[in-house]
Amino acid sequence: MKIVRADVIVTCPGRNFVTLKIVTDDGVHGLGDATLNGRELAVAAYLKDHVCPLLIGRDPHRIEDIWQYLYKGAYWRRGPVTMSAIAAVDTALWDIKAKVAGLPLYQLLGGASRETVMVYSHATGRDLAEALDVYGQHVDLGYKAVRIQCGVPGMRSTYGVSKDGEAYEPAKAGLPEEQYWSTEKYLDFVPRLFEGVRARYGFDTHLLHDCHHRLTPIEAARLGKAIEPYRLYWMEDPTPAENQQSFELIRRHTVTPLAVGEVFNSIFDCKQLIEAQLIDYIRATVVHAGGITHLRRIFDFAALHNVRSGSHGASDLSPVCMGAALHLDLAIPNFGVQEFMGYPAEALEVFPHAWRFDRGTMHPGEAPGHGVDIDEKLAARFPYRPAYLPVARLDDGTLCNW
Ligand SMILES: O=C(O)C(=O)C[C@H](O)[C@H](O)CO
Ligand SMILES: [Mg+2]
Repeated sequence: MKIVRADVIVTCPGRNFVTLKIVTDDGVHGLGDATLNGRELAVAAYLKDHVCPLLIGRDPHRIEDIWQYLYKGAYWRRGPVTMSAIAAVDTALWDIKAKVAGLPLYQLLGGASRETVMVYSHATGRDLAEALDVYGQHVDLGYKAVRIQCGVPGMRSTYGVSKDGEAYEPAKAGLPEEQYWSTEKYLDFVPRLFEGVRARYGFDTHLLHDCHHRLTPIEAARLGKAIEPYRLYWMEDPTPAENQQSFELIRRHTVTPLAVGEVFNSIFDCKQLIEAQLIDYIRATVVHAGGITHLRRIFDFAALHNVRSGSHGASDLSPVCMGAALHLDLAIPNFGVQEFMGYPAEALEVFPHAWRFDRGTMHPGEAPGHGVDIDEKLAARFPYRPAYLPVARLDDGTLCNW
């Protein structure tokens, strides 16, 4: 069997997605997600100009060898552009292998370790009352795990909350939106949010929160300690993780569980965090962390150290990534939870999928491969629209972490 085509499809059904389609001489095709929110065309060009030509004529079954060829062969290693491109190739090749075997991908990953995959949703409110109401709506929908984000009194904007009350979508058309941030106001308010959730809904649901890289280690330690009575499932991205050692300081002060990894691309980004058990959940995902092959490696390493998975699943990771992620989630022994934000209706039409959602759980389905396809004619009706993630500034104008 040989690869005869590799095409990059860029489409914007409600938001931008980059998809790699690999076709074999037997007429079997596989898909991989290559979307890097706000920097989509960089990965599309890397694939088109530097990767696709290398794939033609290769045996698609040699997944590990092709992964190593693209990783070691580039000489320039790691980074979000490279690793998203390799991930797209890897995912498409696993899709092909599973289709040829006539099996859903999770069967090739060792089979199901559970019946369903627990997913967490996003409850967001512009103020405390709205956030608590929305949390309740998600509980009524059957979610067993809910992330809560809320507007902060006295702050013009914050991460994870749409101003207009529409579904939250981080990227916006045009130039990057400028948002504002005050750690003092946030730290003052956010424990009251969790107190409100537990007072109204009790402890039956898993409560999650994303700090979105905005605190220093000592601030994160202070917050983690303050919110211990509300027993969060996790506090996500408390501080930027380039310096993995800084998590030692947070850990020394709090038993609030920590989750990190949505911006990680390789096992080396989280090696120290996992080995020293400085985190509880690793949130890397298929598209940005080198595909099924490399993410499986990260998860297996995490399993040795009692760290569970909690893969990123925002709406900027395409339905193809979601399909692939669900197969891994179903198979690995150390699964924790999967993020699921949902997709615009047009995106679900462009990407017909076997995965399904049922009252807070998901399943990848039984279709051979990863079970997600693309309607190319429909995709062509949604051309790429430049869009960026916001940036954040302090009140005095200093640029800070978004
Ligand atoms: O879903 C999350 O946890 C996020 O933090 C979402 C990110 O801001 C988003 O994926 C950036 O593109
Ligand atoms: Mg996050």
